[in-house]
Amino acid sequence: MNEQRIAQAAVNSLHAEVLLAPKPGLVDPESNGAHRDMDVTTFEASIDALAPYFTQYLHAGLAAKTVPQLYQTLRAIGIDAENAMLTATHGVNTHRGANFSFGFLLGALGWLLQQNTLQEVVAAEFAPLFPAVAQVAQGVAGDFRHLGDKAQLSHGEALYVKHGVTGVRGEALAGYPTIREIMLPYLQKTTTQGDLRYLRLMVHLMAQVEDANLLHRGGLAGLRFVQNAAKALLYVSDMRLPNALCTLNAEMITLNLSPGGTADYLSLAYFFDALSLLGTRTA
Ligand SMILES: CC(C)(COP(=O)(O)OP(=O)(O)OC[C@H]1O[C@@H](n2cnc3c(N)ncnc32)[C@H](O[C@H]2O[C@H](COP(=O)(O)OP(=O)(O)OP(=O)(O)O)[C@@H](O)[C@H]2O)[C@@H]1O)[C@@H](O)C(=O)NCCC(=O)NCCS
Ligand SMILES: Nc1ncnc2[nH]cnc12
Repeated sequence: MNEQRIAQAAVNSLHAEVLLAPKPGLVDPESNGAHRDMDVTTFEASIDALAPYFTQYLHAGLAAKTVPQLYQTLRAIGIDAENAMLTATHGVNTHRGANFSFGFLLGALGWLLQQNTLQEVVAAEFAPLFPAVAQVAQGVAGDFRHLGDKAQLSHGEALYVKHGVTGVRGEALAGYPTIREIMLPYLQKTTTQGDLRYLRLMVHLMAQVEDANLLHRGGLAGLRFVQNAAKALLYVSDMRLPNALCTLNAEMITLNLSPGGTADYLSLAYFFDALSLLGTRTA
């Protein structure tokens, strides 16, 4: 059944992301990047904990009667999933953002699949998925209100107060423009396959994404350093790219910079590629 294959594709995409190397500042089998509290095994434990919730997100979309009700269901699943993740990682934040994004994307995809086949969604290059996500995610629009009353702000809330950036919530509320305008055009245009397909995408994303993790860890200077370093890598040959990425990894470790948001987009890229394959194979 497509549903199980879709949920499994989402889980597989998290595995593929953490195993991709070399990823500057991020965890992979060759380096823990700018992280002293996690390695590949931490991510594998996190993925095992999240897997059952990914199926629940999709089923919630397939069963939903209204958008507001779908948001409430996804939020409840999302909080349980995040708690299960933190239990499995002994409190380390491996996939908080990925859980948030996969929750909304799987829920919205399930909602669409009530009226469409996966083939139709893929044939439309996922165009109907993003307004559906934006509609369901309206529930988080209130997250940025009354922050002055809160004793403890999350990283994202603190960044909103300090810089006015809206991070992953802003992406969901806008229907993931980074996926629509950067990721999918790249995946549809490039003929490169294998690790290089995703390493090249990572460089494009690092050059453009307003990554809340970089802002939180290094401020605007840290974000701009990574964006400029990635822009320079756009012109490096395939043969020289791995070494250049290892050199940037060493620099980002020294600066304690880790583009966690970009890592989540890499997972999503593996997922969209898998959906495209599923959507054509079962045509
Ligand atoms: C809604 C929440 C998920 C928001 O949490 P928060 O207020 O912290 O929001 P943000 O900081 O804005 O972002 C959260 C994570 O999203 C990823 N991210 C960052 N920038 C972007 C972007 N531009 N686009 C998309 N996604 C982005 C990123 O997640 C990844 O990085 C984390 C690991 O890196 P690390 O540096 O270790 O992160 P920290 O541990 O936080 O820093 P250190 O202390 O180590 O320095 C990891 O999460 C990756 O996934 C951002 O971190 C949350 O509040 C929430 O509501 N959760 C409940 C679940 C839910 O509601 N689900 C919705 C229904 S489906
Ligand atoms: N491989 C990775 N390294 C660091 N943070 C991440 N968040 C998601 N994937 C990650």
